[in-house]
Amino acid sequence: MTKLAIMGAMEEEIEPLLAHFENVNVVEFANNKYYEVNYNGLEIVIAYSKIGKVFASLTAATMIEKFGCDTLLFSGVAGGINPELKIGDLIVADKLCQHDLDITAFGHPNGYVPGGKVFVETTKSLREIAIKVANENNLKVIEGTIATGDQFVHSTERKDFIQSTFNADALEMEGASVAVVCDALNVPFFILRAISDTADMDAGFDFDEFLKSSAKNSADYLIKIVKEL
Ligand SMILES: Nc1ncnc2c(CN3C[C@H](CSc4cnccn4)[C@@H](O)C3)c[nH]c12
Repeated sequence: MTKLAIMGAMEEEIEPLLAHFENVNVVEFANNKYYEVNYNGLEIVIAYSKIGKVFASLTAATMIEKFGCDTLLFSGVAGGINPELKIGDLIVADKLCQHDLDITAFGHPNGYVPGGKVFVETTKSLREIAIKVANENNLKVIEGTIATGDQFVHSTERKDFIQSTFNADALEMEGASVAVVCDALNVPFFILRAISDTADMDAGFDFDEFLKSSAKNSADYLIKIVKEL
């Protein structure tokens, strides 16, 4: 029986998800809150990690190891790199990397450490369900590479480095760490983001303006996917 983890990083990213559920049980653990719901016979645990790769790793590992989730879906917002991605648009990650992981001084490529890999691929079967749902609902969705790092990117210089180094389509601060955790624990996972800004000098203003609406875009699409699981 599937037990589903649904994760975001910010409260604003899971608020539109929690709105779909009733009879929520709250479990406090490791300085965080985990919301347990039952949905169409599916056990679901929902949480936001707080911002950044470390908090996201802790929450993903907790949802799997402590709550026994066997599938993990992430919903949230991202900065757009690919010019095809407009604010509000949806991107499904096919692979993720860490743009700020750097031991190039020792001859290694950006995003690589010994024992790791630059790109972690998401679970194909979950992506296929997502694309089917997008087609059935006439939703425009791009599949692409998402780069993760512990910084809010708001400069074309940093955005251009990430694009040229990893050929990334979008960027954020949690996805790749969730990917490393799920890949290591052999748990199918899916990372979905809606664009809130374009990671350039206007990113801070756009983010504030579009966080709520873009988080809802992602959440509404994710709920449609959950109904197909
Ligand atoms: N340009 C960008 N660069 C890096 N990440 C992003 C994201 C995705 N999320 C949003 C949030 C920004 S930091 C934060 C801190 N305080 C308040 C709000 N957000 C963090 O969880 C990563 C959207 N646009 C991004």
